[in-house]
Amino acid sequence: MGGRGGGGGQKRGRTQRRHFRNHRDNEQSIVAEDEWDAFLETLHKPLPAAFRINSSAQFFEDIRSQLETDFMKSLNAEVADSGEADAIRPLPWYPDNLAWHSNFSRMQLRKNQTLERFHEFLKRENETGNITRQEAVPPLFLDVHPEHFVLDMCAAPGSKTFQLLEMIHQSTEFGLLPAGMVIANDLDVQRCNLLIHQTKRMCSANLIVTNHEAQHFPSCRVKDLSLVLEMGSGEGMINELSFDRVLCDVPCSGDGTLRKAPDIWRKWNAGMGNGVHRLQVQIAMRGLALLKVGGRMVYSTCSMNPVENEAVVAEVLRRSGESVELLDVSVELPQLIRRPGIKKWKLTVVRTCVLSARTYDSEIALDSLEEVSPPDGNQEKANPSSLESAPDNGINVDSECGLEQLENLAIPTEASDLEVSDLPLERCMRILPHDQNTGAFFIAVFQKLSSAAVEDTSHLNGQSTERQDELPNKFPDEIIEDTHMLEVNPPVDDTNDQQSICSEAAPDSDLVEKSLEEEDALKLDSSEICEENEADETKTNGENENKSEMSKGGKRKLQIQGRWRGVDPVVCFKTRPRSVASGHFMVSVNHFHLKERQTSKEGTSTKCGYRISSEGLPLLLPYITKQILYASLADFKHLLQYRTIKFADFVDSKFGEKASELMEGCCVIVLNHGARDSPLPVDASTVAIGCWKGKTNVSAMVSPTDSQELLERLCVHLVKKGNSSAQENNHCDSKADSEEAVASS
Ligand SMILES: C[S@@+](CC[C@H](N)C(=O)[O-])C[C@H]1O[C@@H](n2cnc3c(N)ncnc32)[C@H](O)[C@@H]1O
Repeated sequence: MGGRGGGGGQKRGRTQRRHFRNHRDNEQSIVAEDEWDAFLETLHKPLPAAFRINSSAQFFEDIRSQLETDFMKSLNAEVADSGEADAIRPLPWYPDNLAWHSNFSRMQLRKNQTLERFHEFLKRENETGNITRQEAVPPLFLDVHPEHFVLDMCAAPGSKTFQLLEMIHQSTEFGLLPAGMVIANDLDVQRCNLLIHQTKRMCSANLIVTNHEAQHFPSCRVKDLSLVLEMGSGEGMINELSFDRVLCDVPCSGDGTLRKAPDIWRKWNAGMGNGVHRLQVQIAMRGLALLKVGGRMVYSTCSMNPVENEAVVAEVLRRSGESVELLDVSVELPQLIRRPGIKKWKLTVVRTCVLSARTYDSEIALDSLEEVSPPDGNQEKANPSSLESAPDNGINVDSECGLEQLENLAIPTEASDLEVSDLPLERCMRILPHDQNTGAFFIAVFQKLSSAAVEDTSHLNGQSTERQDELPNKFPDEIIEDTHMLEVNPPVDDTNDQQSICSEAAPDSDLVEKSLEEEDALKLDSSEICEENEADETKTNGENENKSEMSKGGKRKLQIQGRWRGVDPVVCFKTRPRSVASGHFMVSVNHFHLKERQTSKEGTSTKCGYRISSEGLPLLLPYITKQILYASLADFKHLLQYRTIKFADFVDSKFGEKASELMEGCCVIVLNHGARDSPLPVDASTVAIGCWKGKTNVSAMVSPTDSQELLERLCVHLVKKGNSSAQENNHCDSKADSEEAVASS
């Protein structure tokens, strides 16, 4: 597995061994000598699929029980003869059976027909936001509560942001927003759009997406609402916002994702870790500066390289003195097999070669190059990477020097002095692939004890202004060149642009006042922003295509921090029920997340000119008193099945009549299980959809996938509840019809 045949495969074998020479080194102890074969063997196996149930989804318990009872039995029976371990099983270390591991790779799921039903289930639930096809450990160590303000510093494509949002939304009363919120930031504007697309499935109003360099993430100021309430004064205090929790899931060299992205075998080298070390330290330091005293910060990478892990943690501890503690979290998630952080490592000195791809073969003798594959080689030619397939390490390793242009090759030549630390680095956690059949990653958990000595580097403009004497003395110039190669910093003029926004690390009263004045003037309407971002999303797809086209030509540029297409640069948003998110944020806000309503095309000619979006409905439902009807299960099912129903065709003729009497435009249809006539109390179990009342009919404003998902959920739910009325059985019996209807719609 993981290998491609022929001579290329042989050479690649050598390549891999050379690349991982550091990891094998006993002194470095990443993997002991006697484990090396098992470690490498696992690294070459495709990563089994893992997925997580969204615990704030309406039907999450039904989904979990469908997995526990239905799929676990049927799939395990499927593999019984093959001698395989369990086909699917809950991950023992993840709370409440909410994360699952499947022994089928994504490829197998796609190709094996007997697994089709399971694959369809995963696809649909993923699309509707009920499951996410990735489990992530770092957010679990953040101990997030619903009232927390959380900063996700390097957030795209957003799998961990999604998890953080779930935590924020845990146990929130129906119809109310949690008091906390997540600010998800990423440097790359296209990846920000991907993040927005991913997290949209969560339907959260408590997310702001920003587009900054994390190491220069601006200070934000908020009105302290509690003081406004206590003192009864109209004006609250304007405080600098600090975060209860910070996640630094930093860009890294990504050798921990080899099982998911085997292409990295060809691209990875130890020099890449050296190149990002400095940025990783800067991001972590800025994270700590923005963290509240008493707050927690998790630093994580998907790399095994100590230079990106323990060396960063050591540097952060050194710079922070007594104001920060590296936490011992060995009692948390006890079933997660982890290894202690290492305390000594060797730094690989990297010689950077720059040579033309065309002269590659003639310039360099093959035996000295066994660790790099030829840029113009046949079987190992780089595929144009896309955002979808790129590993989530935040660095696109082949995008900088196009293959037609120059190739930078960092060639490990010798190991420099051993770096030994007496800091409590054993408290860091290393997760290795062969311990529990996962990818590899690294986690360190910090707690801020005081604000005294946390050195804030946000005023430094990246490496160009950083004082060389602040750099770890083990990084020679050649290594620093690698940073250029990866180009993680934005172009200079963009940086300047950002500086005008970000330079407010020191209070800037002009800016505060401006934001206050502009609050009313802006009259921010979330729908407007959302429309804009919808356009962005469409564009993202197009851009992705362009992107891969461009990368074919080797001309693609990386990591562009975009000019702002949202609200620029000051965004004020108003108090919402029970939301403390009413401050004045002076950051580039990419997306004000929840689309509660949209203007409709028909809007101008109808009285009820907006339509409620599926995402916004749960939030607005408790407050809707007009344009709302209660349908029997039969009629609700028909609406989902056929999408548009004439008034006269409803099974319940009274319902048809009432529907015809609604105002033309947006309305809401609530499922009335007991077929009662009176309005139902609205709670978390209420099932409702946004509809459109036309001249002669009612149409469901729900996507075909969501319709099918809802029918499926209702069916499973009713069966589970043992509800076997003829009418409801009829609903389940006709599921096949509905799938047909949905497929043809
Ligand atoms: C490891 S990935 C993050 C994965 C993400 N946390 C998730 O779970 O989906 C690192 C991210 O850092 C972003 N990045 C790189 N340099 C950055 C910087 N200076 N500031 C902020 N983000 C940066 C990359 O665009 C990439 O999306």
